[in-house]
Amino acid sequence: MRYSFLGPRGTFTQQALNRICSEEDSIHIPALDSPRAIKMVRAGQADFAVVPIENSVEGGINATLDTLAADSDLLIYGEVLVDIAFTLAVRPGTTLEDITHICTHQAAWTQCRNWLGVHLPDVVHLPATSTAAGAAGLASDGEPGYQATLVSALAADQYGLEALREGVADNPDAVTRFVLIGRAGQLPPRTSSDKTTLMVQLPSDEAGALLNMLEQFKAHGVNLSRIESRPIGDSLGRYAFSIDAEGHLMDERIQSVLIGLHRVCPKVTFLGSYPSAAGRRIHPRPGTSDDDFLGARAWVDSLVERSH
Ligand SMILES: O=C(O)C(=O)Cc1ccccc1
Repeated sequence: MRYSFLGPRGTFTQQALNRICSEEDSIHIPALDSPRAIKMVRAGQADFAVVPIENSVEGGINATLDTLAADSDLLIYGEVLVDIAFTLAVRPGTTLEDITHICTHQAAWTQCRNWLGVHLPDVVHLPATSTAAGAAGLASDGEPGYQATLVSALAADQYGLEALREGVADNPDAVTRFVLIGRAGQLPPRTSSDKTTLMVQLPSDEAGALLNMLEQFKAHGVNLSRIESRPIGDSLGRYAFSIDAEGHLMDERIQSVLIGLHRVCPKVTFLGSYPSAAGRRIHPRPGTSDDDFLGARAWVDSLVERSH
């Protein structure tokens, strides 16, 4: 199998991919950014893509959410959680006093802002397409215009850099969620701990439209683990919601939610049902198990039958 990922080699994304399958058993294809990794799947150049979708510090990653939602020909097949801590990596011999510019991914910069404010208050950020891209620049010959990067400990080692400081992170519990994306096909079988990802558009000119949408989840006992608004992009004030709901498409309560959303929202895009990485078992609220829904449907059917 061919897996595209946010490259180059040594990104946190490749760490997530390694947890799905190693480079010995599969082909890892680095892409310049997440949208390009996803597009390689659409174009048939890769079977799956692994990209970051959410981090615990800043929330959803827009480039991934928007590329994924642009078409319903792709689905999420799985997720991986990676604990994130950074190494301040330099060319051997560089000291903290030598550092005026750091080149790294925006998410790394954001997650180390307080630490940098204390230890390198005047340092300037040069944005990179990924953490490892910053490391690759330092490892190459020539003058990259920066003296340090913030990368994983593994990448610092892989690129032959010196670890000036390790375990750099404002929040020691920071986690990033990565998703495995493939062309639409058979869903992973349901477990007792699944997630369903949706993109839902709201009608723009209706009082209570957001409440109507959320009501569908409440009425059917479905908990949400993430909800984020994304501008649709065609005019100001038009929004879609990117949502992770607890449950699988094969759960009766999720199907009922989808029926409800389809009735009250102009566009609903299904982006996959897959096992949750946290693995917490979902306990349906009373009255929302499969048996409850099937029993209720059988009762209504019997009333209809009797009235013929
Ligand atoms: O740049 C990387 O290594 C990535 O995989 C993206 C990223 C950057 C910072 C924290 C988590 C993921």
